This record gives sequence, C-alpha cells and structure tokens, in this order.
Amino acid sequence: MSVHIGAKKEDIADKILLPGDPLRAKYIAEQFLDDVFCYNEVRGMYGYTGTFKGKKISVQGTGMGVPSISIYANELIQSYDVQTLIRVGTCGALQKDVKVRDVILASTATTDSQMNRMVFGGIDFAPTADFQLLKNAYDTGQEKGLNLRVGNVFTSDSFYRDNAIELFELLATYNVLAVEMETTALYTLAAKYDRKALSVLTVSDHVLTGEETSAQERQTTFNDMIEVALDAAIKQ
Ligand SMILES: O=P(O)(O)O[C@H]1O[C@H](CO)[C@@H](O)[C@H]1O
Ligand SMILES: O=c1cc[nH]c(=O)[nH]1
Repeated sequence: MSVHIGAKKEDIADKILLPGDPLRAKYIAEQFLDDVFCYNEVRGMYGYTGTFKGKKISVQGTGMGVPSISIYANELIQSYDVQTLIRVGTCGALQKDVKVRDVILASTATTDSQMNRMVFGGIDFAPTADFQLLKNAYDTGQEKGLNLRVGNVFTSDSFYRDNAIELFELLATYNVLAVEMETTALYTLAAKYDRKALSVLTVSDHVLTGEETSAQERQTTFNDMIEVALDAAIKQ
C-alpha cells in the first residue's frame, strides 16, 4: 500500500493508463479489459487491473491538475515500480485546424506550473514524451485511420483564469495545440525516475471558437484515444 493507493504491489501492472476522471478509469476497465478487478477505492480514485489482448495492464484515475497527478505518478513509480505511464485525458483546442474529436499526442508540454521551477531553480526544464511510446501510438492511429496530431500542449494550473483568451491566443501563435492540466508533471516525473510516459488527449472542446462535442461523440472519440493508448502500451 502507498498513502493514496490501497493495493498490494503485485496488484498493479507495470503498464498503466491514467485518466483524470476516475469514472473514465472504470469505463476503460469495464469496456476494454478482461479478467478485471478493482484494486483501489481510496478517495474514490478508482484503480483497476486486467488484461488487454492477453497482456496485463492497469488503469488508475489521477484527479485534476499537476499536484494530483504528481501524487499518483510518484506512488505508482516508487511503491509499485510502474514502468510505462500513459495519460488518457481531455483537452481544449487552441489551433483553428485542431478540431473537436481529434486525438493529440503530446510530444512536450509548456506550463505555468511552479512545480518544475521549484525543482530546477532558474532553468526551464523541457518535459518530453517517450519517443517509442509516441511512435507506437502514432503508428496505431495511422492504422486506424485517425486524424492524430502531434505537438506541444499547455499544462495549465488553472481551468478558470481572467486573461484566458489573451494567453491562449499567444500560445496558439507559438503553435501550442491544446490546453490541459497534467502532462508536464507526468513527463517530468518519468524523466526523473527513467520511466516511459505519453499523454494521449481527446479534444473535448475548442477554447477559442466555443465548439463542443456531444456526450455521444465524446464517448466515441474517447474510445479511439483509449484504443490508441492500450495498443501503444502493449507494443512496449
Ligand atoms: O479529462 P481529464 O483527464 O481530467 O483532463 C482534463 O479535464 C480536466 C478539466 O476539466 C483536467 O484534468 C484536464 O487536464
Ligand atoms: O478547455 C479545456 C478542456 C479540457 N481540459 C482543460 O484543461 N481545458
């Protein structure tokens, strides 16, 4: 057991999917995995282990934001020795040609989080995805005929902010594709502990145009993202 995860060490696979929403973890476990059991209910942050195409894999909710995913990633790495961590999240598009329902592979993450500044002092560390995982996910997306985008995302400490449009337009100028709230922390911790990490993100809304997906459309697109992430994980 760790502080926030009530599992035995052998209960968690060395490959894990990390949705922000614990109910997305439940959905993934029930819809995509075989021989599933729930290993964590602490704080309602569900965690499950099962098999996908015969390979053992886990899925764990992380909550929202850098502090929350940092707790789960730290414990999964240090207490459970997880090697491959793939975030399966939602994001808001910042570019006109990034559409709702698109799936984004985050190659890196820009951030306003103070976490890395506290660690690195005056240096701005550049968090990056694991190349092989990114390639696996991209290849899977191509095979499925998906409109995958690869690039920089903005990991924000705020979902609501006063100067949102000005900041988002500036970031869009610098070719940042989308905004979400966790990737920089996941990639930085993976670098620290020599683990493999990737964020696969579904565009749930467009922050500049206000376009949104319907509940049914989100479900279908989530399935594309989940299949890409599961296939990338087991190709490792
Ligand atoms: O859908 P998830 O994975 O939670 O990701 C996005 O949704 C939450 C905000 O609504 C933030 O966690 C953001 O990163
Ligand atoms: O606009 C959005 C959508 C999803 N997640 C975010 O953090 N922002």
